[in-house]
Amino acid sequence: MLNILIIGNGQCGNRILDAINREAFGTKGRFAKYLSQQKYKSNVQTIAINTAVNDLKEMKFTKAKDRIHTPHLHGVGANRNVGKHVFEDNKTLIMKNIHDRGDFDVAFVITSASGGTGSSFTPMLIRELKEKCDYPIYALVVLPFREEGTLYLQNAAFCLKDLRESGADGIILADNQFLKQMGGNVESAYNGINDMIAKRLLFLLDALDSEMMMVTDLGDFKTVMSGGAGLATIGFYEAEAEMPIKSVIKNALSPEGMLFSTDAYQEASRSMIILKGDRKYMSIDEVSSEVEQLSSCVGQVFKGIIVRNDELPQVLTVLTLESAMELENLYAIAVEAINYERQKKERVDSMKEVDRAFSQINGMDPSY
Ligand SMILES: Nc1nc2c(ncn2[C@@H]2O[C@H](COP(=O)(O)OP(=O)(O)OP(=O)(O)O)[C@@H](O)[C@H]2O)c(=O)[nH]1
Repeated sequence: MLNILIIGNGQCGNRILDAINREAFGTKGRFAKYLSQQKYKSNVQTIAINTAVNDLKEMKFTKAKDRIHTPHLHGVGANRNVGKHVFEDNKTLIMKNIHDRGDFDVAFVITSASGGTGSSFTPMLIRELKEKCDYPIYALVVLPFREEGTLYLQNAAFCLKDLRESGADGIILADNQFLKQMGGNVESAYNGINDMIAKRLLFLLDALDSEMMMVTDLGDFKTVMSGGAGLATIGFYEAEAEMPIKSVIKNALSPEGMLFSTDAYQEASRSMIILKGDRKYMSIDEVSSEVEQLSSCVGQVFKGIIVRNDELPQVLTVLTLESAMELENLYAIAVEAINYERQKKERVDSMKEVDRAFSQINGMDPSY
């Protein structure tokens, strides 16, 4: 049995963590977390961390003991410098909470790249953990809608850079911009995206701790994640009716199945394909030909099969990326955003002239 730690930082991280706990506890109302057993086979511990107490209170499926408040007004207002100070001030409290839970085999830290709290806490937390613990730690990072503004874009660019330098064993990308194809209003888009991420992560945990017909384990996952440029994404497809397994695999590898826009056959460096469902769907010829096609483009492909009687087939793919065109696009607009913010600051600084204008009436009173 694996010991797994999942941390959600900031509002986005908290909400995705709550979606994971909802899936894991089942959806039998808001008291489910007190009444029912988690669905995990592994020993999974979850922790939500936030500067904003309201974000923590909003969580419905995460136990109170699993929520850490590091007080700072109602969040740090997308200011990563403030976030870094708050983390430093609360580091001992956070690390003690994690340490008291014992040792782990693997950890995932979930955050948005673009807010203030999660995006500044996550790289610092991972750096701290890597200094003290020897288990692999993966960041699951949500990129912003591109129209959310210059501060979010510049935060995303610096957060990803900090994460790469933090010692994280890999960064799994999910992209709000790409996933907004789900449609609906912002709230339902967030919920839809959070559910997608939660479902994929739970499938992965299930696969890493399962008795499989064909095995992929934590060692294989680590090898996949150590390939490429340290970036990864996850694809998934669930058949709604009987369909050939080759089509399910193709869909899980298609851009529509991914959490981040990528062409698996062009940009992936290593991959893991996990199939789940009734034995009757797992045609070895079809599976082999799909895996062969992918491995001829990307090199190593690990495959695993979990047999679940009477279940329609589902496929999860983990891809590490060698290149990421969409990330280059994001950095191009982030550079524009950083320049824009710098020029605005310079303009505001030069507005000190306005102060000079006001200072002309210092010490004077109006006469009527
Ligand atoms: N997918 C998804 N994205 C979210 C959600 N909530 C916020 N975001 C995105 O997260 C980014 C903002 O980061 P937050 O997580 O809200 O910020 P924070 O870490 O709490 O930091 P501060 O609020 O600045 O203290 C924006 O790009 C939002 O679109 C959510 O529930 N799901």
